Amino acid sequence: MIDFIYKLKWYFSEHKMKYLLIVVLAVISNFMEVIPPQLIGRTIDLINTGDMTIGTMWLIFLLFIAVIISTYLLLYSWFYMLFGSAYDIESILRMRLMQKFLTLSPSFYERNKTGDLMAKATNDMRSINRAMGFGLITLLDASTFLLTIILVMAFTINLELTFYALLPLPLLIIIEVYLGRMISKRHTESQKSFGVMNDAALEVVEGVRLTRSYVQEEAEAASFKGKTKDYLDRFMKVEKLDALFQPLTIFVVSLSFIIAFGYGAVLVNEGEMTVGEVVTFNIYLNMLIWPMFAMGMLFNIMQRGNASLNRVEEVLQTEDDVVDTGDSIVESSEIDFEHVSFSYPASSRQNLDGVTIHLKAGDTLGIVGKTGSGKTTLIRQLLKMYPAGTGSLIIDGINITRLNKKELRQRIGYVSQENILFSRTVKDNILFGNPGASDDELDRAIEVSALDSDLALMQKGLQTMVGEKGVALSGGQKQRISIARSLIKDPEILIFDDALSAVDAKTEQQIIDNIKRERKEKTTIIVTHRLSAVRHADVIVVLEDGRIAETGSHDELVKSDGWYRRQNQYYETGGEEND
Ligand SMILES: Nc1ncnc2c1ncn2[C@@H]1O[C@H](COP(=O)(O)OP(=O)(O)OP(=O)(O)O)[C@@H](O)[C@H]1O
Repeated sequence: MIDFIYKLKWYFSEHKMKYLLIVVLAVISNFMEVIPPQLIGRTIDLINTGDMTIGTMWLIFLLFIAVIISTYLLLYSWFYMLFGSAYDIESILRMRLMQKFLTLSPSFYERNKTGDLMAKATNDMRSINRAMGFGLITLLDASTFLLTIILVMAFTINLELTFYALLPLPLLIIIEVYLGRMISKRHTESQKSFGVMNDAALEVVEGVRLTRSYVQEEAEAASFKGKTKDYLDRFMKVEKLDALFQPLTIFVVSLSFIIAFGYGAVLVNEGEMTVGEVVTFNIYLNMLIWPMFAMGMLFNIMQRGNASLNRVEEVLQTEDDVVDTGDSIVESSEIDFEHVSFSYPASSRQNLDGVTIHLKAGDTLGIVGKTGSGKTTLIRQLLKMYPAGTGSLIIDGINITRLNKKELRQRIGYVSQENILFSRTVKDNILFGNPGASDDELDRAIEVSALDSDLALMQKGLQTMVGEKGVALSGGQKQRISIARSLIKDPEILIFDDALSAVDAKTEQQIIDNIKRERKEKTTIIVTHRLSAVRHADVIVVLEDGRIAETGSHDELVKSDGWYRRQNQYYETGGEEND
């Protein structure tokens, strides 16, 4: 519990005046709450002794009403402030988490499952909210209320009776602390399992077409059922302990009642207490049930909140493995790969091995090779997606390790193999590459990417809504929207990573001719499986197991005896190229 509060001390210190006011209001409201039982006891004693007058009765009645109304207003004010802060911190943490998600490199997403990350942004945030809202209310209310009642019982009624009646309470505290710890452990496990189930739910929805086409619905449902069952089992383990809290509290407080009634009756007999005092005492005991139960809940809620906060902090404290040291700007687009070697953090072998390529501004580089030969890996080094390997990658004379990755990426237009589109209009998806682009720039990007004929067929043209991840569009259309999105940036360096695979040969040629015309001064890199897409390139490299196996222009490569020539022959004789 202290851990949880300590970790969020930055928030409390930012809002210290507010929390001070909350504490003051909580203490006052708790004092107000112990007044009515005193009034009841006094009334009983006044009636017993025959001293009750109409005037006193009215006075007690009005006092009662005044106390109830002011307690209500006080409770309302500080509850409102505390719950408001809980939502405030939930949204601050969620925003920080989202900002972190946006900065972390691909290796972070390889280590963490999407479902679990979503669980952190949703379920864990709810647990933190509960600890900050309900948890803190309970902490303040229950602790001050408990203390006030015990003090009032001891010093305004009978110290000895209070001592005996409260004897069973330490037992409850020990059990509650123990249960709280067990719950926290089980809660972390159930949250993990929730993450796994979340991930499975995502895959089921994303892969629904594939599942249907392979008639795997039953197998998928069975596998999902397994994950749901696992979550249910772990959740039930938490609930099993959770459900123990209230009965335990009632049981222990009932022991106190028995003591209070028994020993209270003896004290009344001995003339040390009045009947009114015993009644007041028992009302106070009854009022102890809530704070005692709440204290138990408090441990539980705070432990859960703390476990969730740990999970969120784990992401917030993740350091990006791609270090940003420099702030230099790429002005033109000369690129030199000098003996670049690289191995993925999760890989046991070299994924790039001594790659050397020199590109002048305005050059077009074609990268070809078997699948898995390292083409995308080379591009990822250029985009600073992974930590730099050995050798040097120099852009305009500056080593990439000294370049600021945000500025570097601003100068690169990248069309990846996956064409991810947002659930927005076609126009918004294109403008994502350059939100401030003019209508002329938009038209040019559409023309160069050969998207105009498709737009003419769409009922709402540029205003057509793209379904979730662009499901309403064909693969080729999605690719061309992605190409238009990169072209509208008019980047110094344009990279196509197998970005022409879903367009027909005629459209491919049209796009390549357009790009050649429009980007004479700028560098273009085309990764492809189709040799036709790089035939025009100034330099073509053939990769094999991360190494450059061949390099040259198309004319040079078809003359040498290698993979490129064999692929080209295969292609020209009408066979399937590749591998
Ligand atoms: N994130 C990763 N972690 C570990 N190994 C990886 C990772 N990504 C790719 N690899 C491995 O690196 C090698 C090169 O992969 P890369 O994606 O660069 O190949 P590619 O030539 O682009 O293939 P394709 O033509 O199929 O797209 C492969 O052996 C692949 O298994």
